[in-house]
Amino acid sequence: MDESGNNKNNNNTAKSLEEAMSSFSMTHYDPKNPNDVEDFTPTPREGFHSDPELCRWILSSAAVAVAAKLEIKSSGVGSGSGLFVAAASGGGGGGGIEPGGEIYRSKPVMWALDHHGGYGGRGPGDEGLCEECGRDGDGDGDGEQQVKACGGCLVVKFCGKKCQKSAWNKFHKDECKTLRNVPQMMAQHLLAHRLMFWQQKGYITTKQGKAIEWMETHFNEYSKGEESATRIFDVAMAVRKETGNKVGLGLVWRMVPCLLTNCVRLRPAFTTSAVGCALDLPTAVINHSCDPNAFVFFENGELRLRSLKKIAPGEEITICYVDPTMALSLRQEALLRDHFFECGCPRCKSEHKEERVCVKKGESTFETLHKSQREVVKLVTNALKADKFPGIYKQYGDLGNVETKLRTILCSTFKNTIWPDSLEPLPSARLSLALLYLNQGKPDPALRNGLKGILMNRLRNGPEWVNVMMDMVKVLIAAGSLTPDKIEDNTFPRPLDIQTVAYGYAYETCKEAGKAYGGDSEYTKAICEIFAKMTAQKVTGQRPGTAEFEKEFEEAQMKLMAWAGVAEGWGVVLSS
Ligand SMILES: C[S@@+](CC[C@H](N)C(=O)[O-])C[C@H]1O[C@@H](n2cnc3c(N)ncnc32)[C@H](O)[C@@H]1O
Repeated sequence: MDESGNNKNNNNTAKSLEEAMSSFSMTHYDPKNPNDVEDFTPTPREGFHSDPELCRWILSSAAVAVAAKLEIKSSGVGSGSGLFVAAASGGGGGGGIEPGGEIYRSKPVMWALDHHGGYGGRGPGDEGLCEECGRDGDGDGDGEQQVKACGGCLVVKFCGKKCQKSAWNKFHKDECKTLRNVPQMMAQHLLAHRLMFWQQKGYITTKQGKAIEWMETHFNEYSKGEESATRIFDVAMAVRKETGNKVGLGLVWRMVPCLLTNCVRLRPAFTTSAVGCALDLPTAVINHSCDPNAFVFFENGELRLRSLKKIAPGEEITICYVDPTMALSLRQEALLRDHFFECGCPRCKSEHKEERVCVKKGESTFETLHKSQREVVKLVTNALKADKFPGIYKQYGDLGNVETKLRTILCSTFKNTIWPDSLEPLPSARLSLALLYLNQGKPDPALRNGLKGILMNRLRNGPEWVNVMMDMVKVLIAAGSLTPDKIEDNTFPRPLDIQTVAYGYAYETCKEAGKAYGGDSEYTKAICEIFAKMTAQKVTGQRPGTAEFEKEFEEAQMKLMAWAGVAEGWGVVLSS
């Protein structure tokens, strides 16, 4: 800020805007002449689909397109283009893609992990993935093996010398010093550096450059907001400086929002949080829905797009850009902030209706409800941070206290009615509390919170469901191993019933993991191995997978639900 309170950066931003607008081109740009910006005026953006040849090339860059042929066409849900299952996609059963089918695997143009510490718990970048091959050290896909940090930046990690050398030659040589100076750099910003270096070195092919040039950037929207304009301008200036001032300001300035808009979250199977981001051409064409028909996950350096439901021939493929377990208002806030649109998908509409009923019945307002939702998320985030950094967030380390605060927020939101158990972020908050209680060696409140959290959760398939089921199995195993002298509550369920539910949930997790990630995914294999070891130790009762076990499971689950205060009808139904 200058003395008159004006933001100097912003003045710079405004002055340079015109220059930037006229200098963006990945294909026409001459890196040796960064000031030569006069003769290129960007064409108004129509979307990829106006260039069929480019679309065909983008789709052929996805390594495998298994279930059906794909097409890029004018989007029916978003602006510009979208990815579709081809109208004449062939295949059996009327064509299209079946639930749990692989749509493609793709090697991204570039990807990087985040190193900013992330959302509570184990933050992104702590996951122990090799920055070159994307594997954890032992290759079982659980992200828990030691990878060693680069001795130069002490930030990025590698699984061995071979990967370190390969990454050094490809990108890390250019980025090591930058990361040492800014170790918490966002992955998209790091990729902006890499893109500029690669552009100068000629690593970006003409076709890749053209595809990137066609991408939505939201440059105008970013430039309109004072804060966002300053932010992208500052990042662009920093990237330009770090890459040797050899690239034109216009190019780098547009690349920053382009990466923010088009990079897909890197989400490995073992966690619900994104651990970084990737620039991948076919995935950058896919539009958003909060009730998507597909999802992308990251394993061994590859992106895999898989279906969550049946996708009919001619239907548009959608993924969820944000964490789908978030409450409606928080999803909307994130989409508006990062993508400048209001989602109008059927899930958003039905959840809006549900919120309206709650607000009316509870004589509250949407503002109060949304404020409470933000407060709940903040409370849980702080409790997760307290678990990770006990010295710093001391007051959130006492989970009894956190539960009291949670109740206060919930009770102050509605009059004459209580917060519905299924209204987010309550189910997610309860699940986080369960895991925190488990870490503190208190399986009793962990079980109560976990059962309410998982069973009142409406997402009953896909990657998030697999993750919460897996977490719940851990809680059940701990609670089922409690000896009577450790249990104060005399209504606590019998260990045998808890163990039966643990077997049932573990069985279901295997089935769901196979469907969500595919049987050949390392994560599915790891989960099924755990389940096989568990059942090998089962000495009493029926074998999971049999009709007799299903009956035993249903009865045990009913008892646990009654104890935790979960209404009938919300239990897990085992797949046959
Ligand atoms: C990764 S791009 C997706 C492809 C994009 N439609 C295109 O033509 O390049 C992300 C952008 O698409 C648009 N978009 C995606 N989903 C949308 C939706 N459900 N409603 C409105 N716009 C959407 C937004 O502008 C968003 O920032």
